[in-house]
Amino acid sequence: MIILNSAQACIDLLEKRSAIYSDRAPSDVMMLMGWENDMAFFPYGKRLNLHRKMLTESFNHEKCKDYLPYQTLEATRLVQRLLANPEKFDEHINLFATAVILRIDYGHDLVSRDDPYYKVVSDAGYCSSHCAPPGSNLVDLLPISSFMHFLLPWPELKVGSVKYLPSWFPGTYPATQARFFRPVVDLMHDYTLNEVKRQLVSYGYHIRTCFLRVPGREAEGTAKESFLLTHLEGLQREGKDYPYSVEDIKGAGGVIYAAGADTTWSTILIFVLAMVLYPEAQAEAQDEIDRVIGPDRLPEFQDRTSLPYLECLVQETYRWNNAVPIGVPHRSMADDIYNGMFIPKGSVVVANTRGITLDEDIYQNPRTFDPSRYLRGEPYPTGQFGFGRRICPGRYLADSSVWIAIASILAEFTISPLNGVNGAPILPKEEFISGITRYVENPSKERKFISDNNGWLD
Ligand code: HEM
Repeated sequence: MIILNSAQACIDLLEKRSAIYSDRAPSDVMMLMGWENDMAFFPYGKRLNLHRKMLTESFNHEKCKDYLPYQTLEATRLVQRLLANPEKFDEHINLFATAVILRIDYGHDLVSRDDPYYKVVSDAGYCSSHCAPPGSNLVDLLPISSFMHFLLPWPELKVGSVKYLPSWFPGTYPATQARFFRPVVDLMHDYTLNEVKRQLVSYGYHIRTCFLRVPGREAEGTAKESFLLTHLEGLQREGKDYPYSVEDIKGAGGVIYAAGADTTWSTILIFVLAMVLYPEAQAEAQDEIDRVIGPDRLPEFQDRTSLPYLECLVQETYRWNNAVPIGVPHRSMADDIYNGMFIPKGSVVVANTRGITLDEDIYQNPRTFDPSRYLRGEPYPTGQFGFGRRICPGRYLADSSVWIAIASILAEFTISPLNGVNGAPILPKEEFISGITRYVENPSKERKFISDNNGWLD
């Protein structure tokens, strides 16, 4: 495992030599859980390129301009919810991040957490983020042959992985947990697809042959423009000539939610934490918004370039505590030498984004949240969306969701700590629950999944 601790090393290897640093380590755990069509875990190759093309077509800089009205609408709803119940800020921000994705991905207008759509997708998101970390748990790391080779007489067990061992065997828990989560993840993929299919004007020949019909649910002709609709119509129109199969479409729809909702939610929560701990930065951004926009309306995207301090505050949110602190590890595809160091083929290569954004050679007092650092000439952070050929394809959408949420909250509210019994403010600690995405929620609480109720799709 190679850990890259400088932005320069990440650029030199993951970008300039991306032809040999764009693979991923396989994750049996994620495959068992039902993410086998999720491009984030694809090895480098044709299928990855196909899926990246599909996402780039829908989430490039130009295309993302079409989504700005949805993001503005959801930001307004976020402000209204915060006004009604400020103490539930965590839930409201989660609903904002999820609603933006569901609208663009599936054409679904999410107005409440009671919506079954919300429960179905957030259950699957919970599973992917509360499992053993992909690529670094025993099931993913240990080929069975490495330690059972001499113990087991059955040749077929000499290859493969710990996932084939019984659940009582030490180290196999991640595989057992993944199997337990599988129906939840499958439900998300099937439910969302069937909902869009139901809303189509008519099922074409190919659609009818490719999908399970949902008994009792007829096509309604109410489908709204969305990622899924675009591709289902493409498939309906072109049949076998369409470059993407149903499995591709289902998988890509799922990854947009899985990779896009919680990361955005987590980033906005990090902003909330920063505002509680650094009230001066908050006040300065609010002054700027009041000066430039005034009190009569919420910020809009065309205001972005007129709000330089707010821009610095958003960039500082990405830097101070990035939501995906070590990115998603890449894997090297050939032997290589970097600065005299040998990197063997098959190495797991981690971009230590957290370390890079705290680099004292680049950032003065890096642990302090200080948006003005960029006005003094320190560089905007790099790496929060990854590097090279695996860079986050949703980064333009993510960045505008984060910006509009932060701008709208700051225009309407002041975020401050609660006061304790003695009147002194209770300052939260800068603590996170680690996963691919960092969380501020308690992961140990019991969760009841919607897929436990078999009746949903009926
Ligand atoms: C603030 C929000 C977000 C953050 C911080 C974030 C961050 C990241 C990072 C660090 C990676 C790994 C890149 C690498 O391997 O070098 C990644 C991958 C990915 N992201 Fe995002 N992301 C965000 C939002 C989104 C959104 C909104 C979408 C979808 C529209 C998305 C889709 C993906 C996908 C599909 C991958 C896998 C790419 C691949 O394996 O080739 N992300 N993201």
